Amino acid sequence: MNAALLEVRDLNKAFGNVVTARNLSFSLADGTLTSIIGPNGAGKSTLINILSGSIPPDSGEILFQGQDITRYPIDRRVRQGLCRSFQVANVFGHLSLFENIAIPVIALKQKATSFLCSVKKDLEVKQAVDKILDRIGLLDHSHVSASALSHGDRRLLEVGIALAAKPKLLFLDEPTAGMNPVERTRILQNIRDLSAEGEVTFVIVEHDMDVVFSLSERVIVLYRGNIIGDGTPEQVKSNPKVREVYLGEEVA
Ligand SMILES: Nc1ncnc2c1ncn2[C@@H]1O[C@H](COP(=O)(O)OP(=O)(O)OP(=O)(O)O)[C@@H](O)[C@H]1O
Repeated sequence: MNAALLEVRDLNKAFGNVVTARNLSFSLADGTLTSIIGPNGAGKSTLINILSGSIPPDSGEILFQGQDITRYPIDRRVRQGLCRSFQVANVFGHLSLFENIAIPVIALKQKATSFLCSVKKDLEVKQAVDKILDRIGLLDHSHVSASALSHGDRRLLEVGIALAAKPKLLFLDEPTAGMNPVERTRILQNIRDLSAEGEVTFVIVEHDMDVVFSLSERVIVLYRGNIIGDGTPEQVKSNPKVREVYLGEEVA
């Protein structure tokens, strides 16, 4: 068993009468590609929002690499290595791919005051940006405007932007949403390759069961703020409670 990267203890969150997390406790192992699934309204987004720092829990603790980060703001979590890539595109369409990735790379290097025109002279930045573009398979498109990208490549660029922050743990919200089959196959292979490199641990929130079961080493199933299934894809598929309340006929 790999070391725990993230540990969640007795997490609770409710919006009025709607309970989205009820005494949730689990840990995420370093290097294990995990998916969080559940029917609409199960509490997946709320959980990711709490873990990445955009909303506070009502109670409970979050430990990242053994450190209590429960009250850390988003930017401090990002600096610690806990990041998320948004479902809604956060790409600057009028900038090139190189520039889109250079911005967070420079920010991380605390050279945010540099002008973009001088960035390309900065060998260190260029190497870092090129490495990320290569990892997401878009190095050949370095100087293409982000607005010219296909939907699938745009999602890959978002992953690249997230990678620029050098995350240790990266949440991806529906990485294949709106993609055609070719784009989908490509981004899934990319995530597999990045995960196999071992630098980043991925946690994916996904509705598409084909994606979940083909990609994940571990699947956590949420239902009304409770974990009703947790294990390998095979274990989750054969879990009677999961079949009953969530997967139903889809798996049968
Ligand atoms: N800010 C909020 N205020 C009030 N209720 C909220 C808020 N955010 C979420 N909820 C409610 O909490 C419940 C869980 O929502 P959440 O978005 O976490 O579920 P989800 O599993 O991500 O659903 P989906 O798969 O549809 O995205 C829902 O009933 C939702 O309406």
